[in-house]
Amino acid sequence: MDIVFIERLKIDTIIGIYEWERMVRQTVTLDLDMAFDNTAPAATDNIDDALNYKAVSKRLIEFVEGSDFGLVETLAERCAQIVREEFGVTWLKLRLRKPGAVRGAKAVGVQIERGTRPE
Ligand SMILES: Nc1nc2c(c(=O)[nH]1)N=C([C@H](O)[C@@H](O)CO)CN2
Repeated sequence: MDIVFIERLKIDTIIGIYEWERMVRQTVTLDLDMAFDNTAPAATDNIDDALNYKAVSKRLIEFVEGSDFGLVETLAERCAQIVREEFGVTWLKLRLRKPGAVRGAKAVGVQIERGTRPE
């Protein structure tokens, strides 16, 4: 199985369950592993045959910047849904980090896997 990945995509958004968190933007980061058969783009050298990681990143930045969820679980699920539905990704692993949310921890967050992992 081939993977196209995005590492530590930093985005500022409204996220959190506490009152103060509804009033300030906080940084989250996204790591994505997306299953994609890279044999076609490798043969043609054509971006149209590839899973364009820049296009995925831009779409997620647009979505997350405009969102205001309470839970990181909800935000992660919605991001995974966008990547699967709009970019035809059959399997992905997504880790959403919320750095600085818990004193003493470098980051907290969630990791989800969605879809059927190819062989
Ligand atoms: N499983 C979760 N636990 C917590 C979340 C969350 O989104 N998922 N959020 C918070 C607060 O918003 C926290 O990030 C503020 O410090 C607490 N626990």
